[in-house]
Amino acid sequence: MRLVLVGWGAIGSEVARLLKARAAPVDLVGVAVRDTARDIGVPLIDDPAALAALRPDLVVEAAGRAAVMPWGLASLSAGADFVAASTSAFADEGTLEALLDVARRNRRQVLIPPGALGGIDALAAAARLPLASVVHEIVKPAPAWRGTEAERLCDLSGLTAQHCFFDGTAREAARRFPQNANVALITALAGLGPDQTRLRLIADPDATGNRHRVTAQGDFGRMEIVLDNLPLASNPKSSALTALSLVRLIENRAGPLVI
Ligand SMILES: NC(=O)C1=CN([C@@H]2O[C@H](COP(=O)(O)OP(=O)(O)OC[C@H]3O[C@@H](n4cnc5c(N)ncnc54)[C@H](O)[C@@H]3O)[C@@H](O)[C@H]2O)C=CC1
Ligand SMILES: O=C([O-])CC(=O)C(=O)O
Repeated sequence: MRLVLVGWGAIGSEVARLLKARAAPVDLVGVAVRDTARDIGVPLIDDPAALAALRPDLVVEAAGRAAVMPWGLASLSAGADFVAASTSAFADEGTLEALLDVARRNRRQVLIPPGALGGIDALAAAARLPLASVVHEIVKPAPAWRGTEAERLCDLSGLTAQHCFFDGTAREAARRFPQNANVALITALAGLGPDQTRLRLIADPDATGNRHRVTAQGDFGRMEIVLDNLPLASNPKSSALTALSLVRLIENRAGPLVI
């Protein structure tokens, strides 16, 4: 399987490292970066128009929400399936639908990995019957919220206890906190949609990892999933599980067993 990664940051480089360490049956044929003037041992591109020449089967984005549309359109048009990690891009009305239009025309797929989450299979299955409510709480250490609007909403360095600085819809959470709340759109797309899914964003001065608690109720029953994710050393905003989840998805596409 010919793989192209979009983004060579904390997640992208970790995905490549893990695939290599696990001898996954995958050829990394290119990486899309913003600055091609370096050597990582793989062909680098910075223009979506250059993607088709790499003949990818699968393109995996882990760059940022602005990368989703241009690289998604180029991937699907080039005959590759497209995986988006920066799912906050889908908080913008029409973005996902535009990608799905191109996917349909090219008989390709847009894949949304569970990323830092788990239990998305159960939530998406449960949503085949009516759901009454879905609530997703994200608790991260105070420093993980630095450089975001949370700095204006609370005194991150002066916190002595957990503080919820945002309580609203998944759409608004993903729009306002694109580096920390991509998962809001994953929960939303699996369940009740971006305007009916409730997000609570919490800074915790004592937390050492990123906690996700998803609670859902509906005709299927009730579910509650809690994950305590360790952050990636190279980016405390991102959970290590996100890279592992992408590796799982890639290996599932390349090997004979899907699990
Ligand atoms: N779906 C999920 O569960 C999660 C998603 N994420 C998202 O995944 C993405 C990657 O996260 P990290 O690797 O931790 O971030 P990072 O900041 O370490 O790396 C992102 C890299 O992408 C590059 N980049 C940005 N725009 C680009 C473009 N247009 N073309 C090529 N390269 C570009 C940056 O220069 C940087 O090297 C972010 O959008 C992050 O918010 C993060 C955690 C969980
Ligand atoms: O990695 C996480 O725990 C969640 C995250 O940053 C995101 O959804 O953007």
